Amino acid sequence: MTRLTTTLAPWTDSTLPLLARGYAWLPDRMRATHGGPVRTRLLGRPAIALRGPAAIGFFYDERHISRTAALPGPVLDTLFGQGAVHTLDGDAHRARKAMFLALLKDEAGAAALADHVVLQWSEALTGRDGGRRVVLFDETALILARSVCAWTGVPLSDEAARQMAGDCTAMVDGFATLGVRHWRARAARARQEDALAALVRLAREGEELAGDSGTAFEVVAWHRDADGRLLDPHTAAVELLNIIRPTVAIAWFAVFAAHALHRWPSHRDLLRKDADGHYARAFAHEVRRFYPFAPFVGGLAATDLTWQGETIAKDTLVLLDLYGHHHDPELWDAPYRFDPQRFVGREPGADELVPQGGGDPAHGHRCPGEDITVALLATLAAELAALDFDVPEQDLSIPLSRIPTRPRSGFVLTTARQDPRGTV
Ligand code: HEM
Repeated sequence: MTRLTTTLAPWTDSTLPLLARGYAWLPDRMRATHGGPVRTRLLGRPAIALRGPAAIGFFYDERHISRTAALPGPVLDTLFGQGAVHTLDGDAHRARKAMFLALLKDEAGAAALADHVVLQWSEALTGRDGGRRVVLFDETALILARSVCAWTGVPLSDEAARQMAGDCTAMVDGFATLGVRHWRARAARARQEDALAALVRLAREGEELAGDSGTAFEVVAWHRDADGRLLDPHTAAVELLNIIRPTVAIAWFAVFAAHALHRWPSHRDLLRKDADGHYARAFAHEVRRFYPFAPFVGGLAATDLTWQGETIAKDTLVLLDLYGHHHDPELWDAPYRFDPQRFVGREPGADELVPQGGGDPAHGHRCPGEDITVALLATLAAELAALDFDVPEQDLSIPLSRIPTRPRSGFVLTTARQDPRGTV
């Protein structure tokens, strides 16, 4: 198919259409160019959006794209934090990223975190009387906040765990809007950064905190950057939140998993019979493919570039379309069919499934938390399939105009009442 490129007049800025149309904005523009690059402006800056496996290779070549100064302040002040690993390039990025990879790309560590989640899930849901009305999104965010803070070695009272869960979801919920949600996200980030920076200072002064030695908290608190210096306590807090906040954000995928089980209940039996966990993993991959979460990633052209004959001037904002990639009929058979079978018996290729970025996490900005995400999502999907619950009447629509989106109701369920004879 011939690829076309749209060129917009410089005064045509797509920021408002993006805010208004959300996930649909870029795929619609891509459709008009038959998947070819889309030229536009965002926040007044010239931008080009790319899609597909070749574009992933191009985008994740660090000679092409730089991240320093690429992310707008409102996104840093809510989602990632100022000075975060997301904003670094070259040696500074490699040194910081190595810390995340050592902590997060560890099978035993991911399994230990999943054990925390199973324990918290059973205390919150399976180990309680039936007949409870639960908003799954809120409950899962709390389960994940308690689990990841225990795993990271951040001591939290029950009240502080609730605050952490609410603040982490607020940070994610408010990064792509200018309204009330945005200001709530800023306040949430400021509160948690201050609290964690204070903990880092205490640890450096020799205070004994609750965690064992070797925890993620200890590693981040004592991490030395490429310049050989400890992170200032505030940046250490930002990076601790870059472990805690996205782990809590797996609650978005958990409600999508519940949505899929409700809409296509046959997967429930397959998960219940899944002794080796292979189907749960395939199911987790398909949830990450099918449902919308990160719409795209972006960086700045590090120099004048050429992409498939298109010139891209230095400092142009280059976007890589993630959501559109997963629904592109040239890349997926029946992309709008929810079908975990796509991933049964195989792991997806590195640049095939990219909800958390593409390329090699060791050399680029791909998410280092992908193994943890898949492990926790598979665990939560299996727990959900095993739980007996009813789904009362509610609004389960998922508005594509909202970033990030989720079923509007947060997925309300009522746990089944236990039969006095012990059967359900
Ligand atoms: C909830 C599911 C998650 C989604 C949808 C997600 C998505 C992403 C995306 C799209 C990126 C940016 C990739 C790029 O810029 O090229 C990213 C980066 C990152 N993610 Fe995740 N992520 C998730 C879970 C996690 C978890 C569980 C952790 C940690 C425990 C984590 C830690 C990070 C970090 C530290 C980065 C920055 C990497 C870098 O700049 O080199 N994420 N994630």
